[in-house]
Amino acid sequence: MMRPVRSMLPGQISLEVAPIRSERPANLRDPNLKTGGGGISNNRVTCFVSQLSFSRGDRLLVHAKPSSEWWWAELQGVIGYVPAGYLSQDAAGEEEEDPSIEDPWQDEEYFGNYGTLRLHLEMLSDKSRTEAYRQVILSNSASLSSKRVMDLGCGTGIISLFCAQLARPSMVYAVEASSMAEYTRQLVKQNGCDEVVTVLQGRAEEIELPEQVDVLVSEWMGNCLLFEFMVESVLLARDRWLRDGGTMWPSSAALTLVPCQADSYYAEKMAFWERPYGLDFTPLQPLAQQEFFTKPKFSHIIDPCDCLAAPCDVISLDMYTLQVGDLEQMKGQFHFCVEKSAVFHGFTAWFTVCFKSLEAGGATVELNTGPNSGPTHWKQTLFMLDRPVSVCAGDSISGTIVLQRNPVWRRHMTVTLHWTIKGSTDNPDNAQANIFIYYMH
Ligand SMILES: N=C(N)NC/C=C/[C@H]1O[C@@H](n2cnc3c(N)ncnc32)[C@H](O)[C@@H]1O
Repeated sequence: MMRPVRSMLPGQISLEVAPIRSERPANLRDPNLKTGGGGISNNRVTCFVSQLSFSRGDRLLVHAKPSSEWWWAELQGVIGYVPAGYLSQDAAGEEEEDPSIEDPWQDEEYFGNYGTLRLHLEMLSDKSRTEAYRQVILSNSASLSSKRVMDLGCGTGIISLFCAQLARPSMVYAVEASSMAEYTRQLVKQNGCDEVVTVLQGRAEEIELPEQVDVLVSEWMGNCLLFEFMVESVLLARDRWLRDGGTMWPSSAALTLVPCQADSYYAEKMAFWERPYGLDFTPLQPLAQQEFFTKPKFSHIIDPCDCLAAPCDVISLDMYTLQVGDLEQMKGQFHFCVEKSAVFHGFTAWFTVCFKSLEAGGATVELNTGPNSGPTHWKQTLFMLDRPVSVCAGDSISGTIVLQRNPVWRRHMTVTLHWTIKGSTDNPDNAQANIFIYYMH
């Protein structure tokens, strides 16, 4: 259901293109709906959403209003952004906006999921993750005395309980938006921590604390570090509730990338179609490439020997200076020197977060989700090329990665990888610059 609006724009406008696609809204799955430009060429999906061109008097259908300045609208089957200031409400046919698009954070679904035990069991069962936070509290227990702590997105309250059990903070505000908060209160009481830990149910951006805090601790990291964009809530809470000179845990974060081979995944999703049951199903391979290799593979476990070069940190976040606006688009560069001749199937990504000590010179605790550290529930994320390339020791793979936050679906992002291979051999792909856009939804 969409609301028609009329454009008051003087004449035609043509606005620049932004390489973003939102594919979440069910009613926008209509295959006849075109975005502002793009298409599928040589198995690469390039799909742009431009700002919409329209003329005075056009009737636009508004799908979403992610901000007061820019609305997400449709004109004759093409969707894109429109400057809200140029539009006026069309008196005829007042219709309700599509409710599924009114919640660009998808909070009902998001917090609904965290209201059940499944995800909390997964996170609590992740020993590397949970022990890392326990180690942070333990190694800072003396300095935590009399400190005020905010545990943002406390879930079952495990970090808050560690604080109360292993240190003597003056107060821990355990903030949890989902219905799990009711049980968290019971767990706090059950473990005799209700003198120290106060559970507040609500979104961290909306709740009121009685005071500022000395330490803001949160386990906010999603797939590829940023997916879910819970980090935005952490930054807003930092700016509102962390006292000057207060401590952020994690203090910093880094996204790491490595070129890799992925024989078994390639065999499972692509080679499979060569001779299933003695038949030739290769005409399905372009479909397989489109279906399986244009989205990242979460929970991939990369074997260290599948890394073709030394991993490289491509994006680094300082949690004291990072701004919400920085999250819209983050760019990184990479330059890999291929260490062994192999088949280059794709890139694998993971993240590391660091927790600086409260004491000057104290040990920093690190949680590394990479292949050379203890396994975590995040595992790693695999970005497959649309077709593998053979590379030789001495080749170099250089390029850029862009994490582009989805302007409509605020917990989602697009990852664009652009790279070239400069070979020690005359590899036919050497000259080819490649660009891949992956949709994380
Ligand atoms: N590490 C990942 N990916 N998620 C683990 C953390 C997710 C937990 O944090 C809560 N949470 C997320 N955002 C907020 C917010 N803005 N205010 C209050 N609680 C929140 C969720 O309901 C989960 O219980």
